[in-house]
Amino acid sequence: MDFRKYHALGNVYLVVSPDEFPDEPAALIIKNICHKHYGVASDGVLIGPFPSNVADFGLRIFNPDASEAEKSGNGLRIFCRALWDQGLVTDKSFTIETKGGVVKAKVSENGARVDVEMGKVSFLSQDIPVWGEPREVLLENLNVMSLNHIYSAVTIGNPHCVILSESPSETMAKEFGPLIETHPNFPNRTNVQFMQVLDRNHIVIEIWERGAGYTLASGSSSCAAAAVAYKLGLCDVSIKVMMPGGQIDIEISEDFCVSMSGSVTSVCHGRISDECLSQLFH
Ligand SMILES: N[C@@H](CCC[C@H](N)C(=O)O)C(=O)O
Repeated sequence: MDFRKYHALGNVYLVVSPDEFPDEPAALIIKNICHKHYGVASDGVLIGPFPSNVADFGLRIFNPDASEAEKSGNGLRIFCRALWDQGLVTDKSFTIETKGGVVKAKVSENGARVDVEMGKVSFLSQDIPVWGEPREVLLENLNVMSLNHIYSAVTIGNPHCVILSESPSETMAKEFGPLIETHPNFPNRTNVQFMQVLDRNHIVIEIWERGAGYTLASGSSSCAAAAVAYKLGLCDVSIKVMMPGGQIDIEISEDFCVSMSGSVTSVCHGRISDECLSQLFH
């Protein structure tokens, strides 16, 4: 199986052609490909481009646990870069269909920078989803391991739980992330961000991704955290999101449409052996 490997601020994805998957992608294959020790090491697999009736290209996004994500910000930016590298797009805008909606994208700086209009966020419990009566999920209590967290939930196509924190850390994300990801409040599980607001234009986040675990950066997490900071009146419309892997620039419109911009780096091209794809180590 041929692949292209990229990272967006340390958030790693492999891009694979749909031709490599004549059938529905098997969970074993996705898990093997992504595995840090037994595979190529990746935070997810991007399968595309597919033909689309509503956009220029279609994309499917898989997490390392083989669950399918509706959307991924860095996944989309990396997919755009792969389209650029294959000569399938130029520096003009184009559209991509995901399970979480259609986005508009643009590649610049000879492939090194990619901007994506990710769409409109919703804070409504029934859209995200979050259990309970229909409401905007803002500043609610979440008790995990006898600690109370104040969280707001949001979807930008995929679900996010943003927790206000005075000093977000990797330890915090790794300790509470898995418990919040699978908390009964979130029927489809959730991505988790611990967010510190530095000033009206800067936030810091630490991330625990649904189906992937701790990651150095996340595009949809950046959009979600920035949207919550803006919604709560803590930030203005232009927000720089700082993560362990680097920075993503977010712009929010009055009606809560979110755009992001950041770097993408090509790592390598390669071929995964059939032996690796079929091994049973889980
Ligand atoms: N790294 C991504 C998010 C990938 C999907 C996520 N794990 C999910 O299941 O929703 C990003 O950059 O947005």
